[in-house]
Amino acid sequence: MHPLPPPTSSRRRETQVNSKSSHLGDFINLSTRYPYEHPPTIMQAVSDLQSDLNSLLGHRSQPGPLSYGTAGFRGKAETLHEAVLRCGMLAACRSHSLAGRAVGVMVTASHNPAPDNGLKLVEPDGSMLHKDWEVAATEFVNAFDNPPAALAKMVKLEDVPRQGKAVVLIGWDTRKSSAVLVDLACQGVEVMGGTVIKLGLVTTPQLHFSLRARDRKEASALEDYYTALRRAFGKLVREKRAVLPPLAVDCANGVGAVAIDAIRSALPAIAVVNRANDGPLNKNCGADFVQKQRKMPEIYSKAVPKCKMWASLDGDADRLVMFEKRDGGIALADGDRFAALVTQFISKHMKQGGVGGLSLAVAQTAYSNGAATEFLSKLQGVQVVTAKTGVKHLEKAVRKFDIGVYWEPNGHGTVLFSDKAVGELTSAKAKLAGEHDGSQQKRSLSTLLAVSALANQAVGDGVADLLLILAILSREDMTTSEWLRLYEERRSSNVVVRVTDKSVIVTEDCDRLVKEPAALRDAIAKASDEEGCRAFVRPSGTEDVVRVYAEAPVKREGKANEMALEIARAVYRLCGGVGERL
Ligand SMILES: CC(=O)N[C@H]1[C@@H](OP(=O)(O)O)O[C@H](CO)[C@@H](O)[C@@H]1O
Ligand SMILES: [Mg+2]
Repeated sequence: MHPLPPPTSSRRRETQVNSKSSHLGDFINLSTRYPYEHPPTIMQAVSDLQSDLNSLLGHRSQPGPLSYGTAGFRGKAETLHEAVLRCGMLAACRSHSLAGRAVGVMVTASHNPAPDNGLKLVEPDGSMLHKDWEVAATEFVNAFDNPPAALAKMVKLEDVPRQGKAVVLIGWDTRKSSAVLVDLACQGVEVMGGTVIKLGLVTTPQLHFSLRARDRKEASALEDYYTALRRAFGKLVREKRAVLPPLAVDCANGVGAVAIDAIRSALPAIAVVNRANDGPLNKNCGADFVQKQRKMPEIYSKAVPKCKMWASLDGDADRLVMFEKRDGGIALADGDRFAALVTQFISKHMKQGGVGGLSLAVAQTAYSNGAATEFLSKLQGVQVVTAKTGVKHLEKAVRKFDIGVYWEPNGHGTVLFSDKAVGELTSAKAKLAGEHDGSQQKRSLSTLLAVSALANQAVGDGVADLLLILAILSREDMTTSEWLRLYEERRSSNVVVRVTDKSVIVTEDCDRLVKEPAALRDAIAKASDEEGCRAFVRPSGTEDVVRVYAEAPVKREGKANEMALEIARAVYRLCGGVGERL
């Protein structure tokens, strides 16, 4: 469905924005009429502009209430126009409220199909949008009765400084619908007196990295991102350069190929397939497909590399999984395996580096395989914590520790080093300045510092993670097959069910238990009542589906599938299933 045309009143205004490229050329730019050079306060501005906001907002169709979900607003691209315009406004308000520190807007729907799109807001330090603003954003994008009142309520959240000059960094992935949405987001920013900096076509982690680097005055250009990765990778593998096996990277027909190309000089034996124009975004390929289906991705590129070792990114390159091609299928190294390898490596070097006093934690979600949890729990000095699904929750869970590893099984994760940890590692290394570089303690400290420079410190990053994993495998002289033998995964099954209203399902205990409806909770308990088995259900935060997960011991072949099917049927029956009866 197309957006409604702008109201006639606004067409007559003289202060029009932009130009030829924007189909919204008819819209007014309130900031031109209302100079924000010295705004009284944003609150005051909003109330002065009441009637203009009335004519700007609420005129594009939105099929139903949107929720901020696991990773921002998502939906069919054409249904998001009003929300994206408002998010641009919100991003500017957030930046105003932080005295002009830059806020980020990423236009992407990650692993979702090409017709979808979405928008995610990022804090100046590269972390996910503050919880209160997430709630405010949700209220604002869904307020159709009196949008200016909702905007006023939102800006009241903080004592917005008088002189704050808002700055918003905008990035987008390869979706065709991005151009229109980016225009709308820019309109929203400018309406609120903010300045837009277009980062352009970027991976989601590049936007997070750029914000953090800008906020810490460490870097300003995207090239700095690539330089940081190449340099840190070089330091890590210089220690012991085992020959890296040839590798093929499936980029899900998305933006990741651009980033992989830029770091190719560090990885000579690499073939890149499924580039942006090779085929439909994320269709039968990419990290999500490979992890959920446990199948080789479809290769749309002309030449299919004959490698044993593969990696798949998702559409916006914040997720990565790796796999070995084997007869009749693949052996998958998912996010759990990344967490196991990385945590083991870090804990070893913390011990050897004499910095065991720093705390080390690893966060997982309910989807993490029980065998991985068991493996991690046995590592000395490592605390294993569970968080709700979604990077925003995992990040929060590990920020409490000096060094925090988090990964979702679907390949989204990183290692976060607190400023305290980096400070201690640096000063411990400085104390050893007199010792020769070959000392194990000094080498371990350098290794940890290189890991902190390679792993994206703002958010999980598929490209940085690829380099990190390859460096660790090379340093440990480990093949992918050996890595895959660190533990034997329990059998698991993922099923999705469509229902009329997924919000009837309320979960607790980090998604591991259904609170409501009670009948569904009982059905799950009954289906999974066997030693070593577990199952849970939660409404997806990115798609209009309910997800069912079931896990069973290796020896109980078929049990995970059986449980998942039984529970999916219960969801269908008890929560208003739609489509073909299960
Ligand atoms: C089971 C699963 O893989 N869920 C994914 C998916 O969220 P859902 O809320 O489950 O749709 O997308 C999120 C964003 O990419 C990711 O953080 C999360 O892990
Ligand atoms: Mg993604």
